[in-house]
Amino acid sequence: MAYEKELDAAKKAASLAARLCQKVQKALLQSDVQSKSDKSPVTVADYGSQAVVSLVLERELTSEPFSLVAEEDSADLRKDGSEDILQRITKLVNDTLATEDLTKAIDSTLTTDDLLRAIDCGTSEGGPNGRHWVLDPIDGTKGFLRGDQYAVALGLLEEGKVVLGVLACPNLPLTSIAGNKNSSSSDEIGCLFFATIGSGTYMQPLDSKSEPVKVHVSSVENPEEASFFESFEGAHSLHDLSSSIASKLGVKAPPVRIDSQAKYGALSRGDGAIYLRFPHKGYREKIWDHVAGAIVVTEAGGIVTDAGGKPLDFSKGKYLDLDTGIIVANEKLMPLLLKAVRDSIAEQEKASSSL
Ligand SMILES: Nc1ncnc2c1ncn2[C@@H]1O[C@H](COP(=O)(O)O)[C@@H](OP(=O)(O)O)[C@H]1O
Ligand SMILES: [Mg+2]
Ligand SMILES: [Mg+2]
Ligand SMILES: [Mg+2]
Repeated sequence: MAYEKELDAAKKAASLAARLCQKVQKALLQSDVQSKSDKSPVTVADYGSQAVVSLVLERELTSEPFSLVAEEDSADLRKDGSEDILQRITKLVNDTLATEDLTKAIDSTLTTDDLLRAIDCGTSEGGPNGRHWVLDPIDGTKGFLRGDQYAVALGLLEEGKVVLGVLACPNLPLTSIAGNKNSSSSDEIGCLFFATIGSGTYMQPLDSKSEPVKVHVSSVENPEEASFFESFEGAHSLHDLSSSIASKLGVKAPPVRIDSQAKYGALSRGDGAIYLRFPHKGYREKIWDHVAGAIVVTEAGGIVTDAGGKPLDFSKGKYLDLDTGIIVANEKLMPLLLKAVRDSIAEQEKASSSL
């Protein structure tokens, strides 16, 4: 299979990083109210996750030059007064790597300097040439802090095209979340989605060696029976606009609002049929928020485009150059969805120009 070595490395990296995040989130949720308002847990987990992914990829793919486009960099950690947090992250990363016995291969225990170097492996700019790994060490930081959904999202670009994606979603139930947002606490959680180009999308439990199962997007053709996902955060996506699109389509179910690229994972196995994302004016989407999710959905049979129906172009560096928003659906629903999107945006523009 093409990309076998890269996929193994990416799955290992994302799973291990997710384990680090789970540990931090658990401690955060058990802590008192005062420390819950403190943003440092997410900072620690963000940097720690990025360092783990970078170190694992470097170790597993020694034969290749290594380029990583990632969300975080070490600038803040190098400032005076960051010594404590840097120590905390370094310990957390060492503890996480030790559980996999990777420390031996990564030259014994990491120092704080090693950690800073590992984080800064992720400062590549991407672009149309060569290979670039793309990482969001914690996607859905708001969800992470709330104790809700988040994902470790890792993808690989080759000549500007996504060829591989892995999504580790530690809090996503293994069974469908369709119409079941408040799944019971007995539900097993933790999903690992992965896809390589031309080979389909698979899901397996995050913390076990069970066989992966192939997943497919929803086959719903009638929009009245479709349900749709959107950001939990109204600041990340215009809920009014998606509600207008959904009502034009005749969608009956209320929106399913969850954080992070867990939405793409859930869509790839048919938990919902549509994803609508319309950032407020002026926001520029970053590639690490969509690379892994996009291939997970397309290899499962879905279509991911901008609001004008154009495929997402990941070859332009860190940012996506978009026509207003990102939409996802299966092949049958997409033409109807595109029309509803066009009509709703036109109505909205007309209404705002008449103000
Ligand atoms: N104003 C805004 N509009 C759209 N997206 C935003 C935004 N501010 C932040 N984001 C992005 O939305 C991502 C989360 O998406 P979602 O709403 O689907 O959970 C964030 O990822 P991080 O949490 O990795 O920073 C961030 O990159
Ligand atoms: Mg993100
Ligand atoms: Mg992030
Ligand atoms: Mg962020």
